[in-house]
Amino acid sequence: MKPQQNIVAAVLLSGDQILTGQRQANRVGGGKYEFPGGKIEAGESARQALKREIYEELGDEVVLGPQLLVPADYEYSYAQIHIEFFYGRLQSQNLKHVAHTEFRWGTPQELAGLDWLPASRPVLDLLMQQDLRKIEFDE
Ligand SMILES: Nc1nc2c([nH]c(=O)n2[C@H]2C[C@H](O)[C@@H](COP(=O)(O)OP(=O)(O)OP(=O)(O)O)O2)c(=O)[nH]1
Repeated sequence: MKPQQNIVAAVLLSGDQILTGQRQANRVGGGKYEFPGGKIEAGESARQALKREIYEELGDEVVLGPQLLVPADYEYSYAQIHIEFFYGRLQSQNLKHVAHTEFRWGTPQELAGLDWLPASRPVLDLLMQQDLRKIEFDE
């Protein structure tokens, strides 16, 4: 049986733009574009894990908003993943290159042509139909 991995990732907003990172070549899915995030560790909630991952990988604090309603299960050759996505806003812009070769800001339409990890593709389809300036944050 393939390992089951629980993943969480952030759609980071700035106006009508979102942030994507290109995965470093030595990681699974190297070279593909993704939303910053990673594996949920034992004892963590999805939101706790996401804040930790963003801090570890980008060096930035994040405020999280609502969860996106998109399909959560995807099977790769190496693992079965369950992935949850949350909107977020960065509190700073360090954007360290710990896990990514580059970052790009753009509208979903501008970024849709990149080579995305397949489990993240439905997120772009959803984002292209949203008015991103109207996403509300409670925190
Ligand atoms: N972060 C992130 N991972 C994604 C996205 N889409 C997608 O299919 N994935 C997959 C790729 C990987 O199989 C998995 C994330 O695992 P990972 O290895 O990057 O997690 P991690 O940051 O905790 O890495 P590590 O320390 O264990 O190396 O989820 C996405 O948009 N963002």
